[in-house]
Order: sequence, then structure tokens, then C-alpha cells
Amino acid sequence: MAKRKSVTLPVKGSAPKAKFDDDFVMTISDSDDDVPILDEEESEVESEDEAPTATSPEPEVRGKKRKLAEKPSKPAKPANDGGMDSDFEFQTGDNGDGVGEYDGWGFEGAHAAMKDQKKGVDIDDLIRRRKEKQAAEGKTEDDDDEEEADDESDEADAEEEEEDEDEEEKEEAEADNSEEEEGDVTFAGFEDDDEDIAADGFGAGAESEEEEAAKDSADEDDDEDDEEAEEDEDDDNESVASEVPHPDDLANSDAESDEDNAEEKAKKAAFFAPEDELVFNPDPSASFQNMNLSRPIMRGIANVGFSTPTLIQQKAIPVALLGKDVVGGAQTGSGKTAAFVIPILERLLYRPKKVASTRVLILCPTRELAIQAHSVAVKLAAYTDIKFGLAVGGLSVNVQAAELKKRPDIIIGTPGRFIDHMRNSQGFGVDTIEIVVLDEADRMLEDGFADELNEIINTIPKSRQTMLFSATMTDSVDKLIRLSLQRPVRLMVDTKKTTVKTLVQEFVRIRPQREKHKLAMLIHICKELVSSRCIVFFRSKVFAHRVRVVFSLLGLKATELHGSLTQEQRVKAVEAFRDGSVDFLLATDLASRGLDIKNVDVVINFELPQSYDIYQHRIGRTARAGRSGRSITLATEAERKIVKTAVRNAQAQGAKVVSRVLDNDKVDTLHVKLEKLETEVDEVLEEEKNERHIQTLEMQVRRSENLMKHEDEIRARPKRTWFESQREKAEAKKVSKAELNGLELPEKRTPMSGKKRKREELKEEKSYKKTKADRVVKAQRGGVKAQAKKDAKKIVRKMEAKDGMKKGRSAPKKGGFKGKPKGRK
Ligand SMILES: Nc1ncnc2c1ncn2[C@@H]1O[C@H](COP(=O)(O)OP(=O)(O)OP(=O)(O)O)[C@@H](O)[C@H]1O
Repeated sequence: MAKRKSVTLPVKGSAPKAKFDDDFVMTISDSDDDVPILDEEESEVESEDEAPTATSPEPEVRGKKRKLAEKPSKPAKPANDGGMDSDFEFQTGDNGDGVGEYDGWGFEGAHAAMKDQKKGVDIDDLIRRRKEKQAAEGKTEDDDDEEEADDESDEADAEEEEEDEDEEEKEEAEADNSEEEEGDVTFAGFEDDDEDIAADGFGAGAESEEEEAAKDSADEDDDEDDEEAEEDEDDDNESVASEVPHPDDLANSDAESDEDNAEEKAKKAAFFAPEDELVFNPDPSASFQNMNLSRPIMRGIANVGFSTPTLIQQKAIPVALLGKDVVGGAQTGSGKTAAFVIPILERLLYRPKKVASTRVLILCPTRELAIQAHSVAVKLAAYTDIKFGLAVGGLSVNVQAAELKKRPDIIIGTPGRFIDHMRNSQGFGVDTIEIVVLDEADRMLEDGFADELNEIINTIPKSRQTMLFSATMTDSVDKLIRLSLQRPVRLMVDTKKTTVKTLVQEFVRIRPQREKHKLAMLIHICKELVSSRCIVFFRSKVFAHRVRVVFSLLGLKATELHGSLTQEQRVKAVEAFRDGSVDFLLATDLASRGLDIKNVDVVINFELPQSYDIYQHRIGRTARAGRSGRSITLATEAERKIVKTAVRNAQAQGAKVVSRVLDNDKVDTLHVKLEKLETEVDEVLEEEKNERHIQTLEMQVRRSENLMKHEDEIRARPKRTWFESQREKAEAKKVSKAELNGLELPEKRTPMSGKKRKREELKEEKSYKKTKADRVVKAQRGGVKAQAKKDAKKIVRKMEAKDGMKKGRSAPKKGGFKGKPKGRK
């Protein structure tokens, strides 16, 4: 294992900063081998002559990219604090390979491990089939209107029927608590109110009398809301809809003071590398060329169209090249990924190559982020022989295990799956890891990830380089201490809770009595103000899914991204949004961090998140890499605090904040339309639920057959072990959600002893409820194969019959996710 020692930088030419020369921390064992450059024929680039090198800084400019390159670029002004200069321009350009500005990161890396994964139900397809069926049955929209008219005249009957059904559902729900699928749907209500949305911005002026009156009437709904908040705590929600102040907000209080007290200052002085060494003067003429990067890396940088390093890259690359630990913070979209990938690649060029070994681990909090970082790194390393592996949950373990067995140089993954491989994948070891990066490190340092992170950190070698990056990076010593950092270098660029200047933040103030019109407001915005390239954030995945059905029924091209989807659906959703085949991505906070999708014009917050930090990450999905963008936030009175913080911070840096007023008449018309659509949404959700059941059964049958076929081989495999019991895992998940949503954290768990864990595992095994498919397997094992197949077919037939019955019902059971949607009277 490599030891930390002072040697000279193992790159071509001189070290980037003389003062660090004697301070190089060696972690990657260097080699005398020549730096390999991939054969041009192997690379994606057609002509070597046109490829830029470290010595060809002025690439040929072509086509539409000429405009970009011709635009006179202002040199970045030096700023004393090293903060993001407001005039800093990202420069991208044709790199001479004809590649030009890079078009965005694909998710190709995930495809290999996506085969044989659970498919999930395609909502658009389901709605298309419904429409075709309706057309075949001669049912038109006019018929629907007639039906609606009939419905209205039969309102009393219907209401009675609904009540009966609700009772029925309530009983069902009580009977089966394990299947909590209650939606926290706040569909439009019937309240009549004429009040206009205020034109004034948030925080301006005292509440009017009307507002006070409205508040009183809103209070009547409180009991109902409390009930709903409790229901939200089921596993179906990544987040909750209750308005609870986030601990961060409480801690920061109104003054939002970042100033440390004396004790914290002293701690930081002892913990971080001395500040005076780190005085950083952004260099207006900074370029990748004078960072002494090797030719293959320069070609990789050109390959993705970067021509000037961003400020965080200017700061981080030289320091990271020295092998130092780094705690880095810079605004969303400011190029942090390349800030750690580039120096890692450069250092890896000089690794010994005789024996393949994994030297770098990059951990991300979400699967999508890991897949994206993988894609960025692979593209930057296009002209090197550096190999990559993915260790990401939701994708095929076996495909990944085969990849990791080859000991790729860099593994990029999520903590849970990485631990799984660490424990269970044969031929894969972590004792050669020399560099660890935590992307979105503040999130990774939260309690929800604590056990997983400890497990990893305690298993990999202590002597390593550790780098932490986030737009909302903490420099709290207490939080960082457990990572055993070695005098880390703190590199912060514009970390004073600012968002980028090119982002216009709009707020739509929603008065209490208009809150039930929120969905109509969203649809109005999406139909009239934003036509495409828009991400809408929700707190609840159940609601995000319901809105997805509404969008589809209204002909708005949308897809969704949240934790209830299969990984294949998640990857496809991002790809569909990325390639423009859908206009709207309806997401939970799963998508709030790190996702880098080119040309996202607008981010809409259907609700505000619980902390200003998460708000920053969410709106940071637009206005990236120097582009402009807009966020539109539907904000209720209860969410005033974050709005105030956002306005104050934006104004402090001269960014634009706008109060948007919506056309009430249009919103009201839409609200009525949405009311009428509600039954159909319920029907679609019910059909989807049935299809999902059938899919699950089919999958179980397939699994049983597979088990039968390969029983000997499967039995011969070593049993997989887990570092957490299911109960511990569920608890960690709860904590993680609470942190994301600002709930009070459950009490800290004490780790289980080995014996206790064994007992837990045994209990879990015993309490495992046998499924119908298990019985099928048992029957098969007993040698009654034919009977088993019959049973399996019977199950599927039964499900189909049930499905058919439900489809044929005139008034289906409401609520695909069980229970009465909110707002229905
Ligand atoms: N030097 C550069 N020149 C031009 N574009 C760049 C440069 N560095 C990065 N970019 C582009 O900037 C965008 C944002 O980069 P990246 O995703 O690394 O940002 P980030 O700081 O990690 O953001 P977040 O905090 O949201 O995760 C990417 O599309 C990337 O291609």
C-alpha cells in the first residue's frame, strides 16, 4: 500500500504551484512507464491531426459553435476571496475534433447492467391502450361529457356510493397494513373563492384582513391535514407534506450567520491546512494548458468541449494533483465533477500497470448521480487506458460483479451496493484503494448514510487521499472528523449560500384559501408559460406519480423520477427528458442534487423543500455552466421562511427575484377541468396497480422456473451476507428521509452486536411470509412440475380475470394508491 511521502509531482513538466513542491502527498504509486495514449483508431475521434493537444490551445472553430467561440470573452476578474467572479464565463468550444460543445452525459454506462431488470408499468402505454379501447367501444369525449352530466344529476347517489366504497377501502386498508399505498393527494377542492393572488412579493407588508379571515377558514382543515401528515410517513413517500422547519433553518436562524464562534474557529484552524498557504488568486489567463496535464487528459478535456477551467477547477486541480485531502464547495453547475475527476485521471496515468487493481472510489448519494459521474469520467478518460466500474443499486449485481472482478482502476457507486460487492463479490477487494471521493458530501455525511459510510471508511486503507465536494459543503469539523482527513485543504468558491447570478427566481404567492388550486396553477404554468425543458419538484412520490397521470391525460409530455420506479424506469426517464422526447420531468428530491442535464430552462417547485440548501440544489438544475435559467416556486404562507432566505440571498448578490401573478380565471377553469378528470385518474391508477400485480406474479413464476432450472448452481453459491439487517436498513432509510425533509430525527440507534444481528436475521427469515410463487417452487421441488405450472397459470388467469372485472366496472374503486384523495368531499 502506498505511504504518504514527499516526492515531486509525477507529471510532465513542472509542478503547478511552486509552494506545494515539497508537500506532495503520495498515494498513487507512480510508475516509470510512459503515459499511454490510446490509439487514435480506437478512439471516437476521426482524425488525429485535428485533435487538440496540450500544445495546441487554439482549436479550429466550426459550424454553429463558431458563434460561441467568436463571442469576445471577458477575462475573469481576480476576486480576493477566490469567489465565483460574476463575469466568469464558461468557455466551451469546438475542440478541433469536430466534437464541439459536449451534448450532455448519457447513461450508457448503466445499460449493460439493466438487462433482466424489473420493467414496471408504462403509464403512457396504459393510457394509450385505454384510449384505443374506448375508441373501439365507440366512446368519445362527448360521451364522457354526457356521462359527466349524468353524474352531476345523479350526484346524491354517487356520493352515497362513494361513501360505501370509502368504508370498504378503509376496512381493506386496516386489514392489510403492510400494503400502505395511501396517496397524499391534494386534488383540487370545491371551495369557492374569488380573491386574487397578491401582486406583492413575499414578506412584503402585513397580512390583509382578507388573509386573516382566510387563515381562519383554513384552520378548519387542520385536523384533516394532521391525519394526512401521519399517513405520509409510510414508505411510499420520500418526503412529507407537513410543514416542519428543517434543523438547518433553525440552526441558521433568521440572521443566517455563517460566522463561527471562537471555539469552532480554533477547531477549524487545527483541522484544516493553514489558510495563508491557500490564498488563491484566480488567474484571468488560467487555462488547462498551464496545469501541466498530460496529453491524453488534455485531449479528454477537449473531447468534452471545456476550454477554460472554472474557478473551482482552477483551485482544486493543482491541490488534488498533490495528493492532498480536499474539502471543496462551489455553486451548483460550476464544474465540481471535473474538478476531482481530472486530477484523479492525471495521477492514474502514472500507476503501475502490471497488476490490475482498483485505486479510486467515487461515492454518490443517488444512483443517477453515480451513473452520470461514471459517464463524465469515461468521457474525460477517452484517450487513456483507465478502466471504470459501476457499483450502483438497482442494476444487475452479477453484471457489476463481473466488471469489478477485473479490478477496474476507478469504481463509481452508491454506498449500499458498494458494500454489497465488498462483502459478497468474489475476486473484488478494496485494500488497494488510494483515493476516495464523496460527491455531494454534505448529504453523504448525514446520519442516514452514517452506518454505510463508516463501514466503507473503516474497511478501506487509512492511508489515502480523500476529497469531498458539494455546492452546500459543510466545513463543520465535527461532521468531517470521522473521515480521518489529513489536514484537508479547504477550497470554497462562493459558498455563502448563493445561487448563480444567471438564474431568475420567481415566486407565486399562494394564499391559504387558494392552496387547493395548486395543481391547476401548475398545469396553467406548464401549458402557458413553460413549453419544455422543465423539471417539476414534488415532496411526495405518490403525488408526483398522480400528477404524471394527469399530465399524460392532458396531453403534456412528461415522465417521472422518484424512488417508487424500477431502476430501468429511472434511467429511461432521465434519458427521455435529456433527449427531449418529453418536456417535463416530474421528480422528487431524488433528482435535486447533481443531475446535469443540458438546457433545462425552468425548474418548478410545486412545494418548497424543507431547507434552503435543498432549494439551492433543486433550482441549480437550471442555469448551469454559465447558462441562464428560471425557477418558479409555488409558495404558501407556511413556506415563507425559505422564500425570505432565498430573496435575501439573491438580492445580496444582485440576482433577479420576481413575484409572478397568475391569471386566476384561467386557473379556476383548469381547476374545474381537473375535478372532472379525477375519476379517470383513479381508474388509470387502479389499472396500473393491477398490471403491476400481474407483472410481479409473472416475475415470481419466472424466478421459480429459473430456480428449478439452475437449482444446483444457485445452491452451490456462497450465501450473500448483509452488513445491516432489514430492520436496520429500514431505520437508516427513515433517518435519511427525515434529513431530506427536515423532520425531527428518530433517536440515534446503537449499533447491534454480531449475535443480536444474527438473531435478527434469523427472525427475519422465519417471519418471511411465503408467497404464492414460493408455494409453486415448493411444489416443483417435490417433483410435481406439471401441477406447479398449472398453479402458476391459474394465478395469472385469476389476476387477469380480476383485472378484466375491474376494467369493466362503471364506477371503479377510487384511489390507485388506496384511500380517498385529499380534497374530495
Ligand atoms: N471548464 C469547463 N468549461 C465548460 N463547461 C464546463 C467546465 N467544467 C464543467 N463544465 C460543465 O458544467 C456543467 C456542470 O458541471 P458539474 O455537473 O460538474 O457541476 P457541479 O458543480 O458538480 O454541479 P452540482 O453542484 O449541481 O452537482 C456540466 O455540464 C459540465 O460539462
